[in-house]
Amino acid sequence: MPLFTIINPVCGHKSGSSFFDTHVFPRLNDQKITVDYNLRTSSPDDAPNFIREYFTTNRLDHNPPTEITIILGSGDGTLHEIIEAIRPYTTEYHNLLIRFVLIPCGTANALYFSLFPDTIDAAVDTSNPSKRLRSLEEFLAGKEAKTLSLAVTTVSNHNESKTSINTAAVVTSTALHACILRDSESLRDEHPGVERFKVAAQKNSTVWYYSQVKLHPCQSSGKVEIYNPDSNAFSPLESHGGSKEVIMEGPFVYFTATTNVDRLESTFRVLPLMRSLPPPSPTCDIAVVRPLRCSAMKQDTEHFRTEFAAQTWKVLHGAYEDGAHVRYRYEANGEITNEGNGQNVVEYVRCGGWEWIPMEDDPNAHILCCDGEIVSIEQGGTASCAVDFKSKFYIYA
Ligand SMILES: Nc1ncnc2c1ncn2[C@@H]1O[C@H](COP(=O)(O)OP(=O)(O)OP(=O)(O)O)[C@@H](O)[C@H]1O
Repeated sequence: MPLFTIINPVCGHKSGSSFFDTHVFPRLNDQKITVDYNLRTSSPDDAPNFIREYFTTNRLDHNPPTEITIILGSGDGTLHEIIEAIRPYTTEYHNLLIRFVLIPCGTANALYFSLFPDTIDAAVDTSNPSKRLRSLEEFLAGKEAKTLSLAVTTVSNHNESKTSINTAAVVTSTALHACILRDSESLRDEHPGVERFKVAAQKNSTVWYYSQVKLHPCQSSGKVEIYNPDSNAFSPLESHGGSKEVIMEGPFVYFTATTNVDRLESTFRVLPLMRSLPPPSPTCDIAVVRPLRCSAMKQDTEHFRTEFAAQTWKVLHGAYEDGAHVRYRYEANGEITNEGNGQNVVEYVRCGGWEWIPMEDDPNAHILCCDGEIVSIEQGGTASCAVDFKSKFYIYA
């Protein structure tokens, strides 16, 4: 059962290497745990290349790998790259299991702070290292690791040929969130912290995204479900003609799906029900905002797009207020309120998968984000996302 340590020394505030030397390796030494492979990345492709080399060497040696534990010091992006590198081998090696111990060293650390929400002050206060060692302590205590649900998105072109398959443990998104991630990367040096996401959000705040979405039912209920703030429960989302599939028409402003996390930054709880009303079996939770559901938005014009940007900001601020946005409703004049029985501002959907079919003449609707990786959907193409019910990935949490 090989044990790897992989450290991305440049992510977040670039403190991963020293944190491991000061806190992680000494804890392992205390417990007399030997690390079999230790990698500090020196370039963006190092972690996935290292994984592929490991599997290639094992194949040549006729030594099929079975259970691997990876103590990972990084953000969500490096985790994503490692999962993508390993996943193709899970079909070849049926007994392969991957267990992660996650040490949050990145910018957002969405997975870590979702799994350990009582440690979120560690995002800004680094004076208490034990808050970043919780996953390690679970591992050292011999606890059982939890399943990491994966969302697998197949992107196809206009001929329905696959152009890519992307796996996400944290977030799969289109619309505003995907465009924020597309634009925030170029701001990394100027803004090493989460401010870069806000700067990029401002740039995209008046864009509407034209697409059709097909939602597929949850495995547990056989239905697509929607959150009802009155009952604080999910109920079936009605479809037309008896089909189990539900169709949503655009334009969209927000379309962000997760399988494990309730937040995308320590305090940005955009899908809070993933933890407060957890699904009985792996699902996609999706936060959807469609501007034309607001009665004050009469049509798609520059004027209404600018007006709706204020509503979008309110929704995003609500996510920072412990996920309050999922209870927001429209008043008759289109204002957002916490009360009353107007239309939900956010359609909080729970489903087994979804298909995003962008309108050909809308380039912004052709951007997909899988755990921070930006994928372009070709003109006439689609992105189809489904929960992987046979995940071989686990995390100590
Ligand atoms: N030595 C390196 N030099 C430059 N880039 C690297 C190196 N090692 C890894 N990377 C790249 O750094 C990128 C960012 O890493 P990661 O996502 O883990 O951190 P983050 O973006 O700071 O945090 P988060 O994803 O939690 O917001 C990854 O895409 C990875 O490929």
